[in-house]
Amino acid sequence: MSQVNKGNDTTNTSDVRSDRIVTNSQGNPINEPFATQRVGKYGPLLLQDFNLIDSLAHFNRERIPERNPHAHGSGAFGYFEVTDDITDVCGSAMFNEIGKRTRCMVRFSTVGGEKGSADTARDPRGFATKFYTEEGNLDWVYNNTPVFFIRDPSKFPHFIHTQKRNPQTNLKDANMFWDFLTTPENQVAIHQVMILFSDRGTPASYRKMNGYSGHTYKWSNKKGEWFYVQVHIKTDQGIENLNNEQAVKLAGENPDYCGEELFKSIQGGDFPTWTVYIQTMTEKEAQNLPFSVFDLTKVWPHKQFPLRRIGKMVLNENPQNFFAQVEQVAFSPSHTVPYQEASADPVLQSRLFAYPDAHRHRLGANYHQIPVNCPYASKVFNPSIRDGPMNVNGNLGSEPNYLASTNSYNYIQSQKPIQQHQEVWHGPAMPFHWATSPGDVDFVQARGLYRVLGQQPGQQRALAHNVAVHVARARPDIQDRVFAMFARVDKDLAKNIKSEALSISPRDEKLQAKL
Ligand code: HEM
Repeated sequence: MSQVNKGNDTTNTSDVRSDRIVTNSQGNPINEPFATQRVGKYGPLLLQDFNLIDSLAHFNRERIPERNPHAHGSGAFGYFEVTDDITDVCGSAMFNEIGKRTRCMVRFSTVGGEKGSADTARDPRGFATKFYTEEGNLDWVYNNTPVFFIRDPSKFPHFIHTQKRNPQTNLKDANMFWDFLTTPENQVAIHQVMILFSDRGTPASYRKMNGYSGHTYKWSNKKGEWFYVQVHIKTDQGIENLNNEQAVKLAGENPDYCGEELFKSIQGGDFPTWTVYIQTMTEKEAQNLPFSVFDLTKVWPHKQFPLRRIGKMVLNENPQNFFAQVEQVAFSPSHTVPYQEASADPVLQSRLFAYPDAHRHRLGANYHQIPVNCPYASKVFNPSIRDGPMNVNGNLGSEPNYLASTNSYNYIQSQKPIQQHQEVWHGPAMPFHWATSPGDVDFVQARGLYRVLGQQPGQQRALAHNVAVHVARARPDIQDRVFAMFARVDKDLAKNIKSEALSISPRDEKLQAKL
């Protein structure tokens, strides 16, 4: 196909009529769109009425599966600009020159709710960015929290199910929610749960929140040295959160509050920006940490691993069409570029598989041909990735569909330095279930966060209140587990949660004994 895809081009413009004469899907003009072919004026319809069937049948196929999870979200386009030289850490082309800009697309989302759910729900926010680099597309599929609920990927479907609906009642279910999180081995989630139930769990705006890699990644320089890296994308608008009551009210009054605010601010020329930082760690430093560098439930102490500025991100362009550019955008941590790779974090490793698999289900095997997903700045040449449903890019014409010696191909691998030193893994292939019971080390950072909240007036109290109003809807035995779990963070916190939860939902001990 000769047409150059510009990444944000939502339409194959050669297919769209400029004279605005309305046609059916085959380009045949329709003179009267609301006339149907029937027997006589009032008789039954005729199967030969292609225009009617064209319209009704396409309508039935308008929806594609929503994302599971992160179904609800908003997006915008912009650019990343290098502000500081980090070529000593990363050799990726997008970082090779100060001032260099790379076009990007960001999708913000909530996690547990359906596509039509409220923007202000208590939930982590997704912060996913696609960079259209000259070395191919790079996706940073991050959240607005620096840690996550699990460190064992087999838990993910179980955990997400508890954030969704009860299989029988089809209701959101506080019992499922807290039953999972208070199960002893799942209490590794405590740090993330504390963030979620502080007012940070309800950001006031997508523009006023940070993004974090959460995971440890591995970046390398052109000398072949590599580093563990965490990325922080910090809002320049200042953090702003909602309290529980504001969030609940907005969920009723304007469920699309954050999406509207993002769209209107960009439309009005008020472009949100973020400053991007990295933390780096050597393999040796990682060996001396009190926790595993691959443990996604932990943050790296900033004193020991200070933030280093690398660039800024600006969102200055709204999508022209939501479905084409936001609903169909497909991010994956495995969409990466030279010098940026995944670490051995098992959750990250699972994600490398999970996202493209989701895209093939949600969008089809040729999801990379959808304009918003095309690596337009690098372009694709892979003779053996051919055919498949909805192949629309010319399918490489007469190019042989295999790689062999008759034709010549170019490979750049040999030009890249090979990392001489690597992590070395050995051991038998065996099932391993990470730390079934969280130790005290899993509560240390949660306690630290509680102290930080203590420096912000009213925030410790807000945390207790936000948990209490939620847990008040759970069964008493599960409530007791919640109080006990928070007591491991702070006794007063647990006491405050308990007294408020029980005042919202008093226990009738006699009645309970009969049940
Ligand atoms: C084993 C762990 C995980 C699995 C299996 C998993 C799986 C998924 C799946 C299947 C989707 C929907 C993809 C789609 O249909 O396009 C998704 C979306 C998403 N996930 Fe995860 N996820 C995991 C953990 C995480 C973590 C730790 C983060 C953040 C650090 C994260 C951030 C996101 C974001 C931001 C999206 C939305 C992307 C978009 O806007 O399209 N996920 N995840």
